[in-house]
Amino acid sequence: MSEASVAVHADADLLAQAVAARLLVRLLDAQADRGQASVVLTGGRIAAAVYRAVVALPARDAVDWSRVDVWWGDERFLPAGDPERNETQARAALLDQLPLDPARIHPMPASDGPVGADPEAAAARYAEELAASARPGHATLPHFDVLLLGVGEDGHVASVFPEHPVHYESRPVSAVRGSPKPPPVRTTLTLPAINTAEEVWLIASGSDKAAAVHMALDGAGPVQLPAAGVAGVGRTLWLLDRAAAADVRPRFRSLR
Ligand SMILES: O=C1O[C@H](COP(=O)(O)O)[C@@H](O)[C@H](O)[C@H]1O
Repeated sequence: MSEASVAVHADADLLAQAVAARLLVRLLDAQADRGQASVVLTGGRIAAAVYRAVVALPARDAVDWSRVDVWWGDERFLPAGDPERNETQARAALLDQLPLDPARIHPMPASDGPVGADPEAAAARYAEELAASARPGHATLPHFDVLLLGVGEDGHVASVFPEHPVHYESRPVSAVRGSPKPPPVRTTLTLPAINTAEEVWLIASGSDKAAAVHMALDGAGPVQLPAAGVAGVGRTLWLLDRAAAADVRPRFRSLR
């Protein structure tokens, strides 16, 4: 597990631009090292801005998108194409604009998909899909080069919410019922699965995230504040704008 590091940008727009540039470099480096790359996407407002910024960067064409695997960290359990699904958002802002291999795009099941409206069955199906791409010697999960996470005002990441029973789920993918943020039914990678990623980037923008960011970096417990329980194998990077970083202690700050 890696120590957290923090990068702060002036505002949400610059944050999105910077994360987009970092993401392209991360994918290029992974392809140089391994011949392929994998990214785990997140949902939410700053994620959508990052995706639009990736598409707008000319350097996007340096990535061989046909050799990128795309996974999701969580999903709102709704019908395919529902505008509230993280998949729908990512396809519109990012995936539909890039020459990806459709077989390497791995959305979490929709509520009208082949397993039907049963979120536990959907979670199990996604776990099977992950296991089918697992590395030799890693029975359940593929290699994730970079895993993106938004951070909720309450400190949730993916669909792991404070004090939710999902914290006690030992499988890599869990159904979530009774989410405090709509919609109430979701599927999510669990924290142990998230923490297998080589790099985890927590992205937060706006003053309404400042308290959660501060507490996560200042030693809160992961059950109370899930973002505090996140650590990539090689790197844990918090990518913030000034408003979200307002309460971060000086030892973490590298203000631009
Ligand atoms: O519901 C969710 O919220 C978080 C954060 O969203 P934001 O709009 O406050 O940035 C997101 O990261 C997560 O994937 C999503 O399902």
